[in-house]
Amino acid sequence: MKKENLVKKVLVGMSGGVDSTVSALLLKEQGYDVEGLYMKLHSKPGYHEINQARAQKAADFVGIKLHVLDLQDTFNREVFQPFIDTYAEGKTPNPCALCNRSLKFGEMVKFADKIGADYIATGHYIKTDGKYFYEADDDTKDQSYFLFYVDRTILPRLLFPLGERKKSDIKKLAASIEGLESFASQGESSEICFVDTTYTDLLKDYVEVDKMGEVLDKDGNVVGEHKGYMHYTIGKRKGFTVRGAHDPHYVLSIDAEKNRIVVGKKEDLACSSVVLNNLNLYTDEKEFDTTVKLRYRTRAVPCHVKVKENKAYVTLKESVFGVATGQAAVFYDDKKLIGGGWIEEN
Ligand SMILES: Nc1ncnc2c1ncn2[C@@H]1O[C@H](COP(=O)(O)OP(=O)(O)OP(=O)(O)O)[C@@H](O)[C@H]1O
Repeated sequence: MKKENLVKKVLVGMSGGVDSTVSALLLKEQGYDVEGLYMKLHSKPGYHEINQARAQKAADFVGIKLHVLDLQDTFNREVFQPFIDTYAEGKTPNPCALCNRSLKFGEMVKFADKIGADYIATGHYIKTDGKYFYEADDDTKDQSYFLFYVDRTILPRLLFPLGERKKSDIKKLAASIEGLESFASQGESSEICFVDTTYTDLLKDYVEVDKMGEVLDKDGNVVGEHKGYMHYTIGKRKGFTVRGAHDPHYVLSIDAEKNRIVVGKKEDLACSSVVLNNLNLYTDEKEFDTTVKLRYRTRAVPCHVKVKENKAYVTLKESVFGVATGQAAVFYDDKKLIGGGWIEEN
């Protein structure tokens, strides 16, 4: 019997953080032929110098080769520009889901093919059986919501060494290994990797954010002023004036063209149905009952789904407050992720 094909090759995405470092180490210990990849994604000044060096240090420690790919143009086209455009349209973007599809589980897969890697691994907290994704065991770290848009054909090639582990244990493990202590103590990466402070600070370099406009009530009466529509997301209740208001008011809708926001009471935010576009489903069923998360870190609510021509018509069985167009709607059958789409209207 031939022996040379028995050891499987894994390409692991290495960001220089503790999660991907420990992932590479675990895969190596499991006997895989491991190589690492550092991707230059966004163009935040000074970022890659620090993180590429950390990834190299991690690769050296684990004893694996580290490849480096400059994907800044692709990232800019597929993730960053849509992020700016979506805010400019008065919607709320989800850049991580786009990055996961195009870059981390898109470009990275192409690179894995180039070097003949059987599998692709990352330090994401999520699980897969090759057919579906499942929520991670550490529900405080679960990242499945952001992976709903990953192409189903590559699931059989994905490995997530941390899916059944707790973040706190990963840090403890790194802290206990001589040479990896510094990975355990370095700061957590921010929620959106290319945003340093606030998203509006970043947007200001590309579009006119601070442009005062009118606040309207549901009947179209002008009742106050706002700082510029891009400052707001559906459901936000601060940062605008409403004359004579005693109760809190919430943003109900955003009109980018007229630079207006419409505000109302909490009950006016209640949403009972959504339409999704650009679906990515891991099931072939066209009509089903399931649960849906309409933003990250919220409870999934029961719903009925009808799929027609790459759109999903979702009837919510409980009202959800503060549903933003542009965000991801992700379907879960208990812990199993069965796909999702982008909120077009509600
Ligand atoms: N620039 C990059 N190059 C290669 N892989 C990356 C890069 N950024 C992230 N990844 C991969 O995606 C995974 C999840 O990325 P995320 O940005 O959520 O980081 P994280 O949870 O802080 O993980 P880490 O501690 O490894 O940075 C990482 O663990 C890593 O495997």
